[in-house]
Amino acid sequence: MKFEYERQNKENYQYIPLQVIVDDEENSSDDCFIIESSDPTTPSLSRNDPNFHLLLTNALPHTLSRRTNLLLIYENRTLDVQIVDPVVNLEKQERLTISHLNYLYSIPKRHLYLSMCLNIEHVAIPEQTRIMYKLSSTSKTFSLGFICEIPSLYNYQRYLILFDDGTATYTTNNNTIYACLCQDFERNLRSIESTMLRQNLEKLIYNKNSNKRKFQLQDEVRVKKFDDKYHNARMIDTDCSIVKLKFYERQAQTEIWMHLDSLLIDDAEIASVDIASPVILQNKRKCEEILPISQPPPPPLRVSTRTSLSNLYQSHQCSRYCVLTAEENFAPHNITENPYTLPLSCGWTYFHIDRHGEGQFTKKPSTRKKLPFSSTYLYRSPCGRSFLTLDEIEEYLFQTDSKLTIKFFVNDRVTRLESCLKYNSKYILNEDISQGKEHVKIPIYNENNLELPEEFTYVTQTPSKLKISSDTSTMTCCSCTDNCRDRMKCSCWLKTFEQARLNGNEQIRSWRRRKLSMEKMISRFGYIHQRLKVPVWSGIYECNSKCSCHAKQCTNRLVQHSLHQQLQLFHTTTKGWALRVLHDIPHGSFINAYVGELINGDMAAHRDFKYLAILDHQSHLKTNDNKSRQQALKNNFNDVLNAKTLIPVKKCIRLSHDGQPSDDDDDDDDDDDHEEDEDSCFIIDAKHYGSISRFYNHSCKPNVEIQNIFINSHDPRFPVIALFACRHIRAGEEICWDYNYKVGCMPNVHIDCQCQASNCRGRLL
Ligand SMILES: C[S@@+](CC[C@H](N)C(=O)[O-])C[C@H]1O[C@@H](n2cnc3c(N)ncnc32)[C@H](O)[C@@H]1O
Repeated sequence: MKFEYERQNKENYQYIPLQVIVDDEENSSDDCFIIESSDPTTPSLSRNDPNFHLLLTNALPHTLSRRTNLLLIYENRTLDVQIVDPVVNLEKQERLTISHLNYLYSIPKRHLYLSMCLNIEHVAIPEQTRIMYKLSSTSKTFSLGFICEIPSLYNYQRYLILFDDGTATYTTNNNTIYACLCQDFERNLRSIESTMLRQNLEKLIYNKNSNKRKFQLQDEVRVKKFDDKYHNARMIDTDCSIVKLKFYERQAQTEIWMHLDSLLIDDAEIASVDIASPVILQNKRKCEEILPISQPPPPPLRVSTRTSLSNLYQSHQCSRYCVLTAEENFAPHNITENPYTLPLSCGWTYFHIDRHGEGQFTKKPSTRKKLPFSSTYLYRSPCGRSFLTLDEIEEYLFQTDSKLTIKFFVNDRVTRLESCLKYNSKYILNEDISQGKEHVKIPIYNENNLELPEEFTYVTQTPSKLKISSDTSTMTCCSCTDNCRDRMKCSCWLKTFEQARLNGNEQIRSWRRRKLSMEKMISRFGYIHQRLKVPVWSGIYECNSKCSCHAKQCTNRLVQHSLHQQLQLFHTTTKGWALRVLHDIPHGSFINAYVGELINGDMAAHRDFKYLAILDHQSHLKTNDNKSRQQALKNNFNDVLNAKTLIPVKKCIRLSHDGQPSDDDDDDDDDDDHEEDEDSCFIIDAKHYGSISRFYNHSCKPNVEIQNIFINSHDPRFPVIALFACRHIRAGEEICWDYNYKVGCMPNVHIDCQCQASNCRGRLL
């Protein structure tokens, strides 16, 4: 069924007819959608639309056809009724004739509600709208109230509803708001019997931006509720404009949410906090000791000694004092938890919204019981500022000189911020295979037998005995002071971009066809918020030891920092040792680099092929661009492109016909003291010296991908082989890359692939 809506704006917006479809067929979704606008210039209504607040619509139909389903509120019940006569101008009609169980009634329209709840993703509801609110669409109980706040940054994009009984809530479910047919605010207000409740609503809705009381949690207050008398209550939580009160003296210890400025809360009892003076800080003395005398006093941090839940934001200029206390115990060199929950240990809270728009702020990682699906996160800083995007958080981290970096923040819809998976401790044979060399512990888990992995020396840097003269004249370094956030000014960002452009990067080519400015292109290229979703085959040039930017906080330094993901080495029955992650990893996250001994092709001929990875950045460049690389992969031109793979390569390593090292070479690879020439091919061998990356197995459907990175050497022969998550990785998944072995290249070696992927190619070698 279709009918016309009118969009109305109280100030200067014109009436614009909109076509609205109300789907009132049985069993169909009971949403109300605006499907098109008759005015082609009218932007579409979306919560993400920056003009959203300008586009508030009166969510009411202008006309109603015969037999339209409505809800009648009668003695605290809702009854399904139907309109008997069509309504031509709803605004002018005070009473409607409706039928219920074959009887006809004439009912004032303020008792009638649309039977379809408003889809708040599509219909913007103005303040003062009279609504009925249900906790869920199937719920029988409902409350009547008014919209008091519309979605904004301040309230995390939620509606605030004030109920007739003096309580309040922020919307947590987008399917449960039903609009009343009467939207005359004064008239709806008059229908509330209690003078106190009426005045309360009037004050809160008309003066919603005035007062905003300040208080501390745990304050005792007196509240008028349940009858006309005052009852003692304690403030136990806050959420933007509302507070949670616990009536601790009542038997049921009832808890309710009310507006901060509610007239029902006795003002005199509230311990007010002076905005100018900061709330008492944890470790206040310590904090003051560090502040230089000339500095202004710190802004009011929200960390209170009385409670950690104090979270009302007071406007201030953010500086390092906003995070100073909260980050006091942050130790990036000793990560013992899911790294994506580190912001929580540094005073941040996050609001986790599921696909229904439900959620709540939390200071702890969630437990494994709830599996949030299709959800996203809103973050709130230690000083109470709220953030919707990683861009904003990155800016904040810079402003506050935070120890945290943007890689620890997540804003996708799939990553679960949960504590690490726990495996049966009786099978943990060793707490940390890296023996303290990584910033995280990597336990060894074996439930098949008591065997440990074969011995090797754990290293985090690539050792080499080779004599290599590397050309440092082409090294770039920057002099940025803004954590290299302005990429147009950072020579290292520019080098990554220029190299990619010169090598015909497909992404850049398509942007150029679309005439994107250089600034836009570079801002969307390579690392975005310290994640890499689209590999750059020509290599990424990170800032290096010669750059003057901040070694820890620079946004163009990622691979040079150590492992921060929590991994476990575990024993499999089919593939030997393998690695799995203990928490979700967002797409594009850096995991670690393939580290091992740097050897040349001749030396590799004598080594076990299992742990060899070839450095062949130059041959990548020869393929010129992504497209031709893809094409080449398709055509299986592996002798050129087995690049970045864990493979014995024909060009570099001389193998005998059975795949074993050839006999006609000198055995002693270590005695090779000639200087390597520019065309030499180099390989990383992780058999004797290596890091945890030596245990990554192969999968035909990998979850990590390789990216060549240049840090302290720009010599194309020596990239760092970095592994990045090429999709979202779920907690407990094994980490695998695609070895890209060319089956048959070692005639007498036959290994069946055990990856069990749906697209498994069958053989590894
Ligand atoms: C770099 S090592 C990986 C770690 C190895 N699993 C271990 O226990 O040390 C590569 C070797 O692991 C085994 N491997 C890796 N992925 C495999 C797969 N999908 N199927 C069968 N074997 C695999 C093969 O023996 C391969 O030569």
